[in-house]
Amino acid sequence: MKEKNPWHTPVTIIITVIGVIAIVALVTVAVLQNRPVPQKYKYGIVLDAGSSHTALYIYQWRAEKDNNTGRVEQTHSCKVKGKGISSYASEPWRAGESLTLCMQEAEKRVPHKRHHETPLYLGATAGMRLLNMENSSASDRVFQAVERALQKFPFSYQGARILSGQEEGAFGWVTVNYLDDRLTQGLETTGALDLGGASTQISFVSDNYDGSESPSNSVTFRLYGNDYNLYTHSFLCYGKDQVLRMALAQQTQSGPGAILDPCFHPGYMETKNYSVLYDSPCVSDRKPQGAPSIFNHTGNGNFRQCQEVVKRVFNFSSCKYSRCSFNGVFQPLLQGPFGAFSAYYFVMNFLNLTDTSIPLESVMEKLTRYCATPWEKIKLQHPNVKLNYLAEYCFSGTYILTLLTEGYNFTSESYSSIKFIKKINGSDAGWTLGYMLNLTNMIPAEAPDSPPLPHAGYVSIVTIIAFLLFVLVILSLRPLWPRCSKQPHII
Ligand SMILES: Nc1ncnc2c1ncn2[C@@H]1O[C@H](COP(=O)(O)OP(=O)(O)O)[C@@H](O)[C@H]1O
Ligand SMILES: [Ca+2]
Repeated sequence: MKEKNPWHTPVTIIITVIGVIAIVALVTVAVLQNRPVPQKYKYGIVLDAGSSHTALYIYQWRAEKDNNTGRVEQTHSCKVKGKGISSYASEPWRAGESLTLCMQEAEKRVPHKRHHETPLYLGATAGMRLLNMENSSASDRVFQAVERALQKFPFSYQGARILSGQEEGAFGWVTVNYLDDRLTQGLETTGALDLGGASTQISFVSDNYDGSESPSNSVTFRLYGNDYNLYTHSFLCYGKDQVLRMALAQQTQSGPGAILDPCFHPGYMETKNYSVLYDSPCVSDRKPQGAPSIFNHTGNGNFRQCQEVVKRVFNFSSCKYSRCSFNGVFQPLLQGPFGAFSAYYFVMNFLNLTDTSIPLESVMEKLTRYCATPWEKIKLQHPNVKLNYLAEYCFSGTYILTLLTEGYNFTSESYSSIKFIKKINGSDAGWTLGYMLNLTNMIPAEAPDSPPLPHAGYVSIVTIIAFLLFVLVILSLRPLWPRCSKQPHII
């Protein structure tokens, strides 16, 4: 007679139920206890007080990752109305006042409870460098006014200062390579070309440059466990607004009263003021004695002649190093890809010339045609572009090509390794992000420890272990299983 094993049904059922409860409990605990903290962001604000205008940038990053792998990204930017802070030298309070609207916008954009811990920096570049050279007490007064205005806001104000040319170049390079994720991965880096209104920077890593030939052009970094020996140079007065002044100043010397300028379109004619033109340390020593107070600025739109005018602002006569760019400044062999931003981008984008796969010769032909186009036609073609920008694109385009090829020695071949960029992965290219990353110690010198197991991975592993444990328990109870089908129990 077959008899039922007393263990059979109840024991297996109990074990099964306990096993299932154990798995559910384990997985629940894993999911709940190891759940990532709800995303909390931290913020940082940087004001870029450039020579032509000021812009405010807000950056954010995940609070729990700020020391190593967290990505910092730009969430907002605000363009301050009016000119750069250096233009308020004679009425400094207005420099402070000009920042109010953008600062109020920042107050709204950064969550209220983060305000007091959000660092706020202001960095000034070549406009303030020039003002400081010309009249240091006026530049101090501008900073005082700016400081007073910024301290009224609830952020953690960290100071306003003039960046050195090396800092401006190096932080631009850090930004570009950080946003491209080239630093954590130890990839070949991208050089940085920044064109402003009053200065221009070039920064790149060159294998045959160890910093010894011209130490003032060398910046070393240790980032994520890699050493970088960066070449960087900032040319004061070689931003496009100051170069335009130098080019005009040079042309007025051939005879006061009128300038026939190949860098401006045929039909362009404006009456300009000498004292405004010469109101800058970049040209003040060239002011002609006893010149009339105004001059007629007329265009004749000729790219080749414009290039000759622009070439004359560079000095190629002496170089005490193994190689130089211009004005006797050392520059090692160009190396790697380059990102060109700020005014490089604005100008080349306007001219539809950001595509560097177009051969340099064709780029020059296009610019030749553009410069020769009558001013009236240009105005009709671009009714929405500000006239002062519009009038200068022929000059600026010519300056950019001349600076790159004659100044920095880019060839037809290496020109194609330049990318004209505005943003990388949503953040503007420029020195501000690199500046903030540096001041908040957000880029570690050493590579971070290997990242902990991600949440999903942790949950999966616990589930698998629980399941295996369950199978093991079931198997260990196997001797108690009924063998009813094969060997009937006989008592
Ligand atoms: N849309 C635009 N078209 C042409 N040029 C522009 C445009 N927007 C800004 N710029 C120019 O970009 C340059 C920005 O320089 P800026 O950062 O103010 O000076 P710096 O870096 O020398 O202190 C200025 O020459 C300004 O005129
Ligand atoms: Ca700038």
